[in-house]
Amino acid sequence: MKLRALAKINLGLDVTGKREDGYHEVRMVMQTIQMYDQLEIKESKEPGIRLTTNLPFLPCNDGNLVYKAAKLLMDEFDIRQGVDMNLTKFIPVAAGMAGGSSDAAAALVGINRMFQLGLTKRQLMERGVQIGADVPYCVMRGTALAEGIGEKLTSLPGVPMCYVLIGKPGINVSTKFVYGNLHLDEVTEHPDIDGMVEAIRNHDLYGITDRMGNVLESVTCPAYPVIDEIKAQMMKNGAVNAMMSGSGPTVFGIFDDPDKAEFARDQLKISGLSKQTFLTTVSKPGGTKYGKK
Ligand SMILES: C[C@@](CO)(OP(=O)(O)O)[C@H](O)COP(=O)(O)OP(=O)(O)OC[C@H]1O[C@@H](n2ccc(N)nc2=O)[C@H](O)[C@@H]1O
Ligand SMILES: Nc1ncnc2c1ncn2[C@@H]1O[C@H](COP(=O)(O)OP(=O)(O)O)[C@@H](O)[C@H]1O
Repeated sequence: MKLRALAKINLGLDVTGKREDGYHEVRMVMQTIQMYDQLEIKESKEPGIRLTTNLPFLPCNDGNLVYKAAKLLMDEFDIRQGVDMNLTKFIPVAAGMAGGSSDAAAALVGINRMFQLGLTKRQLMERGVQIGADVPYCVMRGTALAEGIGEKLTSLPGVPMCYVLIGKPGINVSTKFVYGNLHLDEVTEHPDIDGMVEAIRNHDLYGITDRMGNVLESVTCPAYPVIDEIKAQMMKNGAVNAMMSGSGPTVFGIFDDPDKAEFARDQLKISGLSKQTFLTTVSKPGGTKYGKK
């Protein structure tokens, strides 16, 4: 069984409070893009979970979110057979694109299908939050408003077709570090998430891009000036708007014109500001399937 684990960007990210357990209350507009990791799962008579990946620095034990997700379901349903899993990563790691969370979501979906556990999407999402705050969204996919710690989800209509330029500088940023260094009392500007949701419902691309904002930039951007440099370059080269995704450091630019997007991609590559550069699109509604068995 082969599954596609799609990456996300946050079109809007607001933090509204901090909970007693240290997690933050958020209001985010999530969007899947056509960039994905591939997870292959094979049933085996030999009990246990065996995981291989194309990135030697990633753990292949329960430090990997794929392993954790598979184990969670296999323990709960007392599955005696084993699985051999191979993960091919294309989504940049520790980038603010939910690569690990999406891989975990694909593992939940895959194990549920392979062993015919009969769990609904909602039941998989409930289990996903035990692995990470973004995992329920990665099970749901598409365009969504995420509240709570990210697990309270409202599905939204797909955003109008547009081109997404991704620039990941050669630094890794830990989500825990970014939330840990957020001083909410010092955040003066909060993005208009309700206005963005309204613009999405009205299929108004510029109404969406006008409202892009991410309060986590207040932590990551001062620490890594390259983020603002990539944003500025994308804007100079014709992006409708550009912003950091999630906790960063990846920057995405939204383009309404494919020629401008290609030019901006080439310029970004030449500049050396980003280490990984991709041009992609938002997922089309209905284009977020996990793939065939
Ligand atoms: C910032 C966002 C935006 O979509 O994504 P990324 O940048 O990681 O992709 C998410 O809120 C990240 O979600 P996720 O990466 O699943 O978080 P988790 O693994 O559950 O938590 C990692 C750490 O981030 C902090 N955390 C996470 C979510 C949240 N709502 N409040 C938090 O304070 C906690 O300190 C936690 O220890
Ligand atoms: N399948 C996985 N893919 C990527 N990272 C993983 C995975 N499993 C565990 N990790 C760990 O989780 C950390 C953050 O992963 P990732 O999901 O790529 O970050 P982000 O949510 O910021 O995009 C990495 O530093 C890595 O060590």
